[in-house]
Amino acid sequence: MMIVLIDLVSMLLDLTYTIISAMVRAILRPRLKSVDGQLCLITGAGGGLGRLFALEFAREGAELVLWDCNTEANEKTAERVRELGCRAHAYTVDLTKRESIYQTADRVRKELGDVNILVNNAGVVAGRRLLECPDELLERTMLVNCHALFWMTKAFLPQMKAKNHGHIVTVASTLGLFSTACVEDYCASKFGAVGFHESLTHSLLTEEGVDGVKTTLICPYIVNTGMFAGCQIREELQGLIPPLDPLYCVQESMKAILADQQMICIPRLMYFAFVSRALLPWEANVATYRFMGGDKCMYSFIKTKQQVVNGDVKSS
Ligand SMILES: NC(=O)C1=CN([C@@H]2O[C@H](COP(=O)(O)OP(=O)(O)OC[C@H]3O[C@@H](n4cnc5c(N)ncnc54)[C@H](OP(=O)(O)O)[C@@H]3O)[C@@H](O)[C@H]2O)C=CC1
Ligand SMILES: CC1=C(/C=C/C(C)=C/C=C/C(C)=C/C=O)C(C)(C)CCC1
Repeated sequence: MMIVLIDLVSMLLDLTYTIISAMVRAILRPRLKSVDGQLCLITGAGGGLGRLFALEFAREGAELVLWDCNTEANEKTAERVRELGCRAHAYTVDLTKRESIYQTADRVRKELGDVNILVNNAGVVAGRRLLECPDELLERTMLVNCHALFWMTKAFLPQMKAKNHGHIVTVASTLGLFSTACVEDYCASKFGAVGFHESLTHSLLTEEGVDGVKTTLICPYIVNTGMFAGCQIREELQGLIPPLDPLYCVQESMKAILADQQMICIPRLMYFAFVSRALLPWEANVATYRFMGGDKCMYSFIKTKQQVVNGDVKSS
């Protein structure tokens, strides 16, 4: 009984300390670690956030390993990194295929050595209503956004653990914390990614001798990369919560990664949506979604995507 009481007091002290230090970190700028000379692998590096992550890590002095299924776009990213005076190595890989991941990981290890920072960034979305969507497209979302996290981690975590040094970044989404209509595949995969990140983080915390392996979960709101072109909330509120500039999103993410922060929602306002989903009754959330246009925000995205498929517009 005495031991339980001592553990309880110690837990309460820990709780108070962690809350206060989180508040202090939110106000003061935390110390950022150096990634100079570190080998950093980014998936989905051929475009959008992946390319910007590559350029930001290059600015921090990292050596880049760039993975994408689009060889040409990936080479372009490598060129941009080299222009900054950093080393970059582009690999063409299909993240829907487990063997493609394992084979390319073997090549990276043989050709370049151990990866220190892994940024699981690549992501896809079907962009169709569930009942009208081909099964393969739904499966692809799960394979790229969720299953690939298993294979990537199995391929690169062992060397990080052996050295007690490394960082695994999961680019999930606010749609891994709360959901909306017409993106069932995406929400399932991103809720999966969030669960994966949390469980992995717990595993590392409960294991001895791996406190040097860090994890960060990144949950952005809509980002202007084209992936969710057309997605919008109620017009009058768009000024209050505008889609994110991709560079801003990546720079905020970099701050969190370099501070070894466990999780970040971008913008911070999204923490409210996350907390209210957990605290309020379902119907209360539905009412706020309706007011803010969060319930039908994907309608125009799906329409835009359909037009792209039909060739009515030039780019998504
Ligand atoms: N854009 C947004 O609004 C938001 C995005 N996110 C997440 O951020 C991450 C990056 O998104 P964003 O930059 O916008 O997306 P983009 O579509 O711009 O870039 C994703 C990259 O991943 C590549 N990719 C797709 N499938 C595969 C595959 N099977 N194997 C290898 N590479 C692949 C794409 O290649 P290709 O173009 O040839 O398909 C592309 O280069 C994703 O995880 C996304 O879910 C999170 C919140 C909001
Ligand atoms: C649902 C919902 C909202 C809208 C969220 C949107 C539009 C999210 C889009 C996210 C994307 C595109 C993520 C990609 O990974 C509000 C207005 C915040 C209010 C709370 C409920």
